[in-house]
Amino acid sequence: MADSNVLKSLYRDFKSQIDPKSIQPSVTVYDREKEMMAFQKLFRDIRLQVDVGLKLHQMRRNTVDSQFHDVFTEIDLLLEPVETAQQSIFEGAPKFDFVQPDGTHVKANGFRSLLCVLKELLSCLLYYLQKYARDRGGLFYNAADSLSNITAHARALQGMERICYHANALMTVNDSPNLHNSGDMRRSLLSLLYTETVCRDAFYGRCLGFQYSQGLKPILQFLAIAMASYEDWYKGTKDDPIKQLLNSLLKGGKYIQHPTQRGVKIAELTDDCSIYFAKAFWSLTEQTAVKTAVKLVSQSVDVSETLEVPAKNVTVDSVNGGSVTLQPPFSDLGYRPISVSLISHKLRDGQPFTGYKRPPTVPPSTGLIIHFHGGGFVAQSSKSHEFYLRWWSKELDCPILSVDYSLAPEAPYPRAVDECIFVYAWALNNLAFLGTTGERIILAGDSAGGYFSIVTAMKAKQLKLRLPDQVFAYYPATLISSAVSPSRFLSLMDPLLPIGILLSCLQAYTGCLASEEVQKRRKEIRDKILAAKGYVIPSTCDPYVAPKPQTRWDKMKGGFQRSQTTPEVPSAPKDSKAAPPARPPPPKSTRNASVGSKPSRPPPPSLKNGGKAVSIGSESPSVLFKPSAAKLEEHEEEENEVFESKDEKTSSIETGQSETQESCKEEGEEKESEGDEQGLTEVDLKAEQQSDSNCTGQAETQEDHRQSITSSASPFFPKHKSPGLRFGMKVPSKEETLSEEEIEALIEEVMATFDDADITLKDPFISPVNSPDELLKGLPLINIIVCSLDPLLDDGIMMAQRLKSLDQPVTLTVMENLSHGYLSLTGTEQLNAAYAKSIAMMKQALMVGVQQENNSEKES
Ligand SMILES: CCCCCCCC/C=C\CCCCCCCC(=O)O[C@H]1CC[C@@]2(C)C(=CC[C@H]3[C@@H]4CC[C@H]([C@H](C)CCCC(C)C)[C@@]4(C)CC[C@@H]32)C1
Repeated sequence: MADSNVLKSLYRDFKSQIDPKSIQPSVTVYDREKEMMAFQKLFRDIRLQVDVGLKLHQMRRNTVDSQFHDVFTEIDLLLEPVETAQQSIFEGAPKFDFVQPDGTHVKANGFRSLLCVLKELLSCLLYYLQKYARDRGGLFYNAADSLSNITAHARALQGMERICYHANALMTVNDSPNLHNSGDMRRSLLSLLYTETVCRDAFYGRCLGFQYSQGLKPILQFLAIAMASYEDWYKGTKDDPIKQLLNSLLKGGKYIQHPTQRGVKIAELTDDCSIYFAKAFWSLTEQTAVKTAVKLVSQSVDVSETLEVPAKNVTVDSVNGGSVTLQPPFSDLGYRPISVSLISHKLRDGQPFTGYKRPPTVPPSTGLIIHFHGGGFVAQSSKSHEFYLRWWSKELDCPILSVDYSLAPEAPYPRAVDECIFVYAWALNNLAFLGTTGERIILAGDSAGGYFSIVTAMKAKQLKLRLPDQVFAYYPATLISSAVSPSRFLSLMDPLLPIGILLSCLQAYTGCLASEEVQKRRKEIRDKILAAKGYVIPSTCDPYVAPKPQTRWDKMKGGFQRSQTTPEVPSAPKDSKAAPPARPPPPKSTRNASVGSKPSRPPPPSLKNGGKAVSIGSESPSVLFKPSAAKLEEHEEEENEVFESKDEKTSSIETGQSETQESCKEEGEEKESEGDEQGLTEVDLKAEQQSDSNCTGQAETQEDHRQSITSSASPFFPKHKSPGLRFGMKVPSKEETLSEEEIEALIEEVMATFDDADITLKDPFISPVNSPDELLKGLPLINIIVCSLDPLLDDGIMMAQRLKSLDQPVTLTVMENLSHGYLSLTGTEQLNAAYAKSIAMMKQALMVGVQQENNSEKES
C-alpha cells in the first residue's frame, strides 16, 4: 500500500518535470510518504525484535528470562496504541502548520514535535533491541545492562503512549490552526490532571535527553544532573559549606552512575517545584565566579556598564506631534530606579565609561537593541545573558541596552511590563547618551524576555510612542495560562523547562502562588479523581526498581554460557537455594495468544461530548507509578535482589494473582448494575467494558499476560501486591468509587481555587496571543524564532498565526531540533549555526534603508 503510494508519488515527480506547477505538492507528498514509511519501518522492526525476544524467553526458565519476557510483552502491548495515535497525529499535524505571509509553509507545530520525539524514542528502543539481539551470548554481553536499557526505553514509551493519546485527543477538540486549548479552563485542568499519571522519571533516567542531537544531549544532561544535585545542596543544612559542596559533588556522581535514582529525583523535584528553588538554581549564573568566567571566555567589549534609570516622570514625543508623560512603575515595590546594562563593543561618542583605560571613541551607531532577558519571570539578569550580548554587540556593531526588570514572585504582573515600557521611553529620550542616533531600534528578548519584547511594542503602540522598527522574540511565552498544547506536553520530559517549574513560574508571575493548604487540597482532589477513574495513584506505589547491573564475574559467566545449546540469558543465582524452578511453558506463547485479542483501545474520545469534558485517556492500560526518591533509597537493597530467585515471592504473588481475578470478577458484576446509575461517560464505559473483557472475555490471553507480569519481580511493575492491579489500572475500591456528580463537585472545588488567576488572566496585556485586535494592529514587524523541541513552540506559532490573521507583518523561523534557551547554550556546531542565523536576521533588520523599502512597498 505504502509502496504503491511511493510509486504514485514518483510518477508525480516524473510528471512534474513536464508540468512545473506540480513540483511543490509532489515533493511534499513524497516527503510525507517517506516520513510515514520511516515510522512503519520502525514499528515493523521493533515488532520483529520483540517477537524473537518473546519466543526466546517464553520458557521463563529463570528470573532474567521472566524479566525479558515481561518487558517484551509490555512493548508488544504498547506498540499498537502508540502506532494508532502516531498515525492519527501524523494525518492531522500539517493542518496546524504556519504559512508565512509570503506563502512559505513552515513545517512545525507541537504535534510534529511530538512525532519527532516519538521517532527518536522508537529508534533508541530499536537500537537497544538490535544490540541485544546481536550481542546476546557474546563474550562481552551484559544481560543486566541490556535489560536495563530496553526497560528504560520501554517505560519511556509508556509515557509517550499516554502523551500521544492526550495529544490526539487535543487534536480532535482544537480547530486548526489553534494549538492551545485556551479559554476552557476546565479542560486544561483535566488534561493537567491526567498528565500527572505519566511516569516522568522514565524520561529523566537512562533516557535523559534522548530527544536531542548528539551534541546538545550531553549539555542538557549535565544541566539536569546539576539541577538534581543542586537540590541536595539547597535542602541541606548550610552550616558547613565545604561539607555541603563535597556532598553535592558526590550526589552529582551518584546521579550520573545511577540513572534510575536520577530519574526519580528529577521527576520528584520538578513535580511540586518551589519557585524559590527554581529561582536559586537559575540564578547560579549570577554567582561572581560564573560571571567572571563568562567575561573571560566571551567577546571583550569596551563598554559594559550598569546604569540606573531614575524613578522620575519621563516625557517623550508622541507620534501625533504631542508628548506623553510616563510615571515610574509603582505596583508591588513602590518607586524604585530600574537597573539596565549598556553593552557596546566600541566606546561611542556620548556613552558613559567608568573603566580603567579609556579607549578611543567612535561615532554613534545608527542602531540600538533594547534587550529583555529570559529566566521564567523569576530569575536571571542582563548579566547572565551577557555572554551572547557581547557577541551581538560586536557582530551587529551597535550598542545594546539590556533591562533588569523586577522579578516575580516579589514583583508579579504588571510590574515588569511597566518597567520595560518605562525604560523604552527613557531610552528614546537618551539616544545620544546610549551612543546611537536611533535610526533603527530593535526590541529583542528570549523566553520570558521574548514575551516582554512583544508586550513592550504593544504598550508603545497604545501610548502612541515611536514604535521600534522590528521585534525579535526568541522562543517567547505568549500565553500566560496553564492551557495545554501539544508542545507543552514536551515539558513532561524537558530537562530545562519541566512542567512543575513552568507551572510555578506561571503562578509567580500572575501573583497567584497557592497557599500550602490549597496545594494540599488540590492534591487530595487529584488523587481522589484519579483513583475513582481507576488510575493507580503514582505516589501510592512502591519504587521502580531497576535491574541490577551485572558484575564482571556475572558477565564472564554470561560469556561462558554461549556454549550452551539453549539461548539462555545467564542469571547466576547466588546460592543453590535461589535457583529458580524451571517453569512449564505456557499453553500458547503470550505473543501468539494475544494476537488478534490484544487489548485494543477505543479511539480517542470525542471531547465534544455534549459540551462535557470527558475523562481523557481513562482507558489507557499502561502501567503507572511514580516512585519516590526517598522510598527508592530504602529499596536500594532490594534493587540488588532483582536478579535473585523469586522463590519466596512466588507464593504471595500467586495469591495476589488469584485475588486479582477474584476482585476482577466481583467488581465486574458490581459494575454491570452500577454503570448506568453512575452516569459514566461513553469513554468511561468503554474503559469499563474493556477492563471487564480483560477480566473475563479474554481470560486465556490476559491470564498469560497477567501471569507473566505479576509472577516475577518485573522491571515494569513495582513490587505491588495490590489485588486488582491490571496494566496500571485498577478497579476502584468501594471507598474510592465516586459518582459523576461527586467528581463534578470536586472539579468545581479545584476550579474555584483558581479564581484569582482568572481575574489576572483577563488583563488584555498579560497574554499577547489573546490580546484584543486593536492592541495588536499597527505593530511593527515581529520576528518570532522558535525551537522545534521547546515546550513553548506552540506559543510562538500561535502568536505568528494571530498576527497574520490581523494582516500584521510577522515572520516565523524554526530552529530544528534545538531546545528552549539555545541562546544561553554554546559549544556545538548546531548551536553555532542557529546563533549565526539569528545574527544574520538582526543584521538585516539593523540596516538603514530596509525600513524605507518596506514602507514604500506597503504604500505601493
Ligand atoms: C501539559 C501541560 C503543560 C502546561 C504547562 C504550563 C505552561 C505555562 C506557560 C506559561 C507560563 C510561564 C512560562 C514561563 C516561561 C519561562 C521561559 C523562560 O524564561 O525560560 C528560561 C528559564 C531559565 C533557563 C532554563 C532558560 C534558558 C537557559 C537556562 C540556563 C542555561 C545554563 C544555566 C545554568 C544555571 C548554568 C549552570 C552552571 C553551573 C556552573 C552548573 C541555566 C540552566 C539557567 C536557567 C536558564 C530558559
